[in-house]
Amino acid sequence: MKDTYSELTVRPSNHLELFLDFLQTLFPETIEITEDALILRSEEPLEEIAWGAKAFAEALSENLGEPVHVDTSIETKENVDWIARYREAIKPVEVGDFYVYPSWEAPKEGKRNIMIDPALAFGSGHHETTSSCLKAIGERVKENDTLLDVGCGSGILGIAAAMLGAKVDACDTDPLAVENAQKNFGLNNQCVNEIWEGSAPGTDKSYDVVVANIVADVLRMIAKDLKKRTKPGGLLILSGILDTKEALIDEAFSDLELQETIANNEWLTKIYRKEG
Ligand SMILES: C[S@@+](CC[C@H](N)C(=O)[O-])C[C@H]1O[C@@H](n2cnc3c(N)ncnc32)[C@H](O)[C@@H]1O
Repeated sequence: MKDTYSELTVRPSNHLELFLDFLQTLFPETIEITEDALILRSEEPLEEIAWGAKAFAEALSENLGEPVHVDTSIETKENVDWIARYREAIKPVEVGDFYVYPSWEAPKEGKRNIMIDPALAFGSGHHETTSSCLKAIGERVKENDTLLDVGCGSGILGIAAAMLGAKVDACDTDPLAVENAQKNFGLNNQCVNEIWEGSAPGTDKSYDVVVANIVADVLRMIAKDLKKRTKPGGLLILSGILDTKEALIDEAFSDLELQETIANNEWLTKIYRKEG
């Protein structure tokens, strides 16, 4: 990519569309059309095209027998590498032992490194709900635990649990998330035991830990399924709860023992234990 590019503005007095047709024969790239002008951008010189537009105005004027003028101007502008800017904006996230980083950054020594590139599936580690769940998983999940990640998104929470030695199942109602999570498990050299498109009723098993970072209204709707999938004595980690919706969750899960509430800005994560 060059440091600069040229921007040619062609402003005809009339017959804008005829100028557009003509310029499209000379310039294969996109031409921006405004109300009274055509704008061409290129890293190559545009002087010849400007000259062509002037010659075209003269020819048009002669053929139509009416005055046709054109103003042209060329400006040199600074090129911006948007991809580089975007990448600079995505910083790694550190939560306890976990270090979540995009593929263009380096992993961190001494950490449990989780490589996740931001994609359509939610879960890059930047959101308060994801980082609170990572904290809860880091503190609570033990080797050989079974864990179900409901609403796995990118798979980040399941991957973290698998790194701690848990046997992980995962599901998401969004097929793109399932695909992305499978890919991310592989990229992080972790195994997902079972993964399916759907929700908690997609299995008959019960787990030592169930984690669901969705939203309060959905958590309430699927409360029965989440409790059913949690083993007696097991943990249910719920997130995606705005503080204004706390009462709704307290009520829907009042039959479990609330062990901890993690507040991160306006987002709450609640850790429950099912009676054993
Ligand atoms: C906020 S994202 C969480 C992603 C990831 N687990 C994280 O913590 O960053 C919520 C995910 O839940 C999924 N989802 C929404 N409703 C669901 C449901 N009833 N059952 C399972 N997944 C659901 C969405 O498709 C989305 O991928």
